[in-house]
Amino acid sequence: MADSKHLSQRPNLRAHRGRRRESRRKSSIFEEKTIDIVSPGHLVGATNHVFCMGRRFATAYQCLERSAITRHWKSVSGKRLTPRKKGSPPRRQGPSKEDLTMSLELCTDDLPPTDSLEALEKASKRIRKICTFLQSRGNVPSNLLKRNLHYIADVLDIVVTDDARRFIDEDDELSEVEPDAVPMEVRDWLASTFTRSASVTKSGEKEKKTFRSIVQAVRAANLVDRLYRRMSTSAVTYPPTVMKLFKQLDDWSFDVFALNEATNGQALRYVTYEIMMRYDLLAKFKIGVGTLFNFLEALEVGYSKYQNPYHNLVHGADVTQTMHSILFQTGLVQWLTDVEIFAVVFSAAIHDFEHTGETNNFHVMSRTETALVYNDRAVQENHHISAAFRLMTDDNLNIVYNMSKDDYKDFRTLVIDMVLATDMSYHFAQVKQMKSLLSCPDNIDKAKALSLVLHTADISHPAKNWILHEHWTELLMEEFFRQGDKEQELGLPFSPLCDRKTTMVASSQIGFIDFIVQPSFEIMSDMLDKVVAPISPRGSLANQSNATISEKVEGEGSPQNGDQSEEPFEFKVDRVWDGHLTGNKVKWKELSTKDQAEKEAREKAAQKEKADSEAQTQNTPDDKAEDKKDRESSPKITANGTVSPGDAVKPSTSPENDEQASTKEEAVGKASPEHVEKRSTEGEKKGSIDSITVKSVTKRKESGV
Ligand SMILES: Nc1ncnc2c1ncn2[C@@H]1O[C@@H]2COP(=O)(O)O[C@H]2[C@H]1O
Ligand SMILES: [Zn+2]
Repeated sequence: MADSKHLSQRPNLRAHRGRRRESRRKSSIFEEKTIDIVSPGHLVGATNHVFCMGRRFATAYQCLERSAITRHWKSVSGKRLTPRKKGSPPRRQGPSKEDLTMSLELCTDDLPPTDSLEALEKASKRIRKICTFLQSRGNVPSNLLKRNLHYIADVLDIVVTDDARRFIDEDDELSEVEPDAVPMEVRDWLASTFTRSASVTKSGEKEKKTFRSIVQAVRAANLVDRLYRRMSTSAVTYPPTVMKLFKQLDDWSFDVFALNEATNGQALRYVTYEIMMRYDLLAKFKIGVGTLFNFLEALEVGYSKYQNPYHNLVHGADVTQTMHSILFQTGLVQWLTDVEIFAVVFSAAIHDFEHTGETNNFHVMSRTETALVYNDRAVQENHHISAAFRLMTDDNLNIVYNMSKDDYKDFRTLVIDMVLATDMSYHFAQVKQMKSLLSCPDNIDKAKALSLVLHTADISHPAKNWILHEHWTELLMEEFFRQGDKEQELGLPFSPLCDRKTTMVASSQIGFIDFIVQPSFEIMSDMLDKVVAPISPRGSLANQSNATISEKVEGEGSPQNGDQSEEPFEFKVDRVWDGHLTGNKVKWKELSTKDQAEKEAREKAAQKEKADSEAQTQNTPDDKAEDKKDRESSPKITANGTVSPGDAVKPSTSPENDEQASTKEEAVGKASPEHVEKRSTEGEKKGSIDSITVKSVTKRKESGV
């Protein structure tokens, strides 16, 4: 009677179950949808999904129990599948390799306490592992299974008992959920999952919990998510200096060097974590805080592997923050799905992972292992991507563990596209391609658009304020010069900008801005105008974000009234970068003029010295030999003010080189762009990352940046 009443309340149950069976056939337990609970509508979908996962788990568990029972029955009844012949030796009972792996992976000895932050994550991973073994072997030993399930149940129990009661009657957005809109199975799943765990509470509480209404059940589901978020949010407390700096995290000229100082050299993990939190990516993709921290730490280790002055974790942090600034300030973020936002942040963070401090061309010319692996194409970029994804093959670093199969596929494709496009050799092709895409802007390819944004962010420091730009240039030049030193050692020709003795830094920067950076920003800005305009509610974006987005309305239509008027309006993102590009170019021009004048003066002096010494040689041949000996044995002051031990260590071939010659160590340690040397304090040692950083930070502080 009770049953029939129950069934009568669920007229569509059969049909629904049929659909469920169908969907179960289509997807495996690993093809879960991401739970994104931001609105009642989302919630319904999310709880549905959670329910499906729970049902599948329950079914798997039942199968497993059946198999465990069968084995148990066989062992007590003494039945064997193939009975051993009398007198034959006992069979070898040693565990197989797979058994050992399973015992290790499902070992319950070192599990985190059930009420800890890691426990929830661990529990979900254990469920998946059990399912994997069930799929591959068809069973899991009952003792292992029991221990794991008890642990999982304890964890879930804490979630329910500690928080559900406190939150269950709260008035929140869930009170608006239409009970009819929630599938019946949600209640079944929540009841079966959470109430089963209640029977193993530490307090021995035997009471069976039931959910009084669908809304309550849904609330409890939401609670898990909220709890997850709450735990995530509370996992990190920033030092006050970091908090202060993060107030400017959205700004175009954010001082990433200051952040790196404030975080003791951990700018990348702080920036990435904070940005991911702001976009709510941890909750949306069920990323455990512990796993994310492990991943970010490993990322920083990789960025520090070669001790590069420029391609290090600060650059990674800089590009990540710059991407966020563009996304957020222009409104581009509204064009993107959650998976795309995650892919953008991830790509920026990993885009130079394990950079060796050399160019792709150097890898090709010196025939490195990486060039061999990637057949000379986008050598470093391929490595950055591959090595970063490889990190995630370790469960403890796998931040995409809970992503659905489809999301993961989209995520990975986009990351690969974006990071490969940071190879500078694609620059012109990329700009050209975007120009042609913009001629029919209705269908701008997202991957191409986002790749262009990442590429532009990667070369964006000339479009930041002068202090930041000058410091980045100094670091990059030092890295280039170190490559030049290696090229010299290997007998290879110098790559452009890599010869520390002849490179004209200021003029090279003018060229870089004119031909590479400015065109990139121009085409990116045009693209942003086209992409953001249609998704921008007229005028509202401009009002929202401190007027960083400007929207000019032509004609008489009001932008605020949201009417359907046909008035043409022109949307423009605020090109904050333009002013810096122009200003920085002016600075480089001034420095270039000075450099040129100084170079001419040096050449004149060298010519005069040469003429004088020739005249002297003609007069006294014996003096000449004496003079040469003196020169070889005594230290010299080089043109840039540093001390060189002289030709005895490194022979020179020309009078000009003669003036600047130094050992490799000295060159690495002291030489740097001429204009930079002149502005540095006398006797200051350059070359180490620390000394460069300290100097520049001081300079930035003096300038109030
Ligand atoms: N100021 C600059 N001058 C010359 N080349 C630069 C400058 N800034 C960035 N680059 C190059 O642009 C490249 C962009 O990708 P990477 O960060 O891998 O490496 C960067 C440098 O090789
Ligand atoms: Zn880069």
